[in-house]
Amino acid sequence: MSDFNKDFLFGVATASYQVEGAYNEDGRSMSIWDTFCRQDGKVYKGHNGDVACDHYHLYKDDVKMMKDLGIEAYRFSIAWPRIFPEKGHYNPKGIDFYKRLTDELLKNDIKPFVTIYHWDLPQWADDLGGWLNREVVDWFGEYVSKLFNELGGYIRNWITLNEPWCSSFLSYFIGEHAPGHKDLGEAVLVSHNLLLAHGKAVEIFRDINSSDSKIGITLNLNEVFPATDSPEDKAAARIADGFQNRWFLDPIFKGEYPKDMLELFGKYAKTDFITDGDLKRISQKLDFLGVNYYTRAVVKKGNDGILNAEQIDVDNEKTEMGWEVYPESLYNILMRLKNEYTFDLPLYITENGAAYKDVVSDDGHVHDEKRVEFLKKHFKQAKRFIDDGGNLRGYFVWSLMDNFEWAHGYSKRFGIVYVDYETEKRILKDSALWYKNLISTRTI
Ligand SMILES: OC[C@@H]1[C@@H](O)[C@H](O)[C@@H](O)c2nc(CNc3ccccc3)cn21
Repeated sequence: MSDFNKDFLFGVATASYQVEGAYNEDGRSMSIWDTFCRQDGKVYKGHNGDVACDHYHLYKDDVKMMKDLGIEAYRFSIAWPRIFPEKGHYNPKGIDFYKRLTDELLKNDIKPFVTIYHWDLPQWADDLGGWLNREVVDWFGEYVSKLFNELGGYIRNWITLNEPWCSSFLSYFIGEHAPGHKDLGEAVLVSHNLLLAHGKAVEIFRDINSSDSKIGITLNLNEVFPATDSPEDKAAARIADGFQNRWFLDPIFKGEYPKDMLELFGKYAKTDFITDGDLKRISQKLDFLGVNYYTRAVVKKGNDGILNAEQIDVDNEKTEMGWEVYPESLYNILMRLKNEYTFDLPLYITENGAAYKDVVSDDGHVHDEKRVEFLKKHFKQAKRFIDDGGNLRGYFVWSLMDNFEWAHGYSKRFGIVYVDYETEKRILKDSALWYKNLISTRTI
């Protein structure tokens, strides 16, 4: 048994499109996810975020719930389409919601951690090319400047982007997320423009915010294992690691794209969009790195003609997402970051959690023992990293409450709080009570 120190932050995380609802209220315009949900076959049963968890109206109750659980920090994202519903048109009513939410959090001694972009690009931007159009960097700059000026006095911790890998490769190559393109060349260009926008935000932040405010980025990272010791599988694992991890870690922390991936992508995609000064902008010093960890990847030599790395199914415990439960990789990823990229830079686990088939029992409770075990095992690995000298500052459980799970709609439940979508009633799951006890004892 060992304790998390008094400064370690126990948090929970959500994202605007997944919880807020009020999709057309107080001036909010459409995002690419509002559009995507309305396209046949893109999202489970045509679910959408029109109402979601109605966090927009129920936020005070949700903050009270966090307070009662002893939650110390709340990671949420801001919906760009509320702030700039049209190009160049600022909507003060949009900011007002986040001022109300932030005020409620601070009144309850809960630290706000804000994700500036968690995938809900305004549709007007996408109509102008979106992340494919390098001008998006300027649109993003206008957006972040307004946030820092309006909220910078209350919000001290900022995350520029949530998972640029998802906003680029999952959304423009694999096609599972909005806007659902399937073009590797587009995805590579998008990944670069996302990182440029990240760098622009850091530059603006350094100009506007005081030093006691901190800025970082959140990356979803996997530990990649070869299916066998064969040279082919080892090569596949290296490429998969480049595709998932190094393509973002290297430019941000080393100021250059990984050469093997540039060469591979260069065969299928234009890579002449990198201009002088881009990598300097992308690799500015950060105050922290956010890590989203869910599972590892085991890959074998594949024949898809591009990456030639195919994830295999392993015979091990899995969550409802089909993701293997593999807590050890959380430790390994954090140690790799410490040794190869971030050194003593503060790290936060900005997401970790699991989806399970949660049901309300006859006793009115949700006995999600699998999620309790999942979280216990992963918190132990986090503590192991700290005990081994890792500079881990906090841990945000994904998620505070069940919510809109992107292409899976409402069919997957990640919350430590159950949401009855018919009534919007919240029910603390056993995992919420377990988390409350962990926070009060600080002992895992
Ligand atoms: O899927 C659970 C969460 C999701 O709800 C969050 O919005 C997002 O930040 C998030 N990222 C991951 C890990 N990356 C990922 C990989 C494949 C598909 C979707 C997400 C999981 N999650």
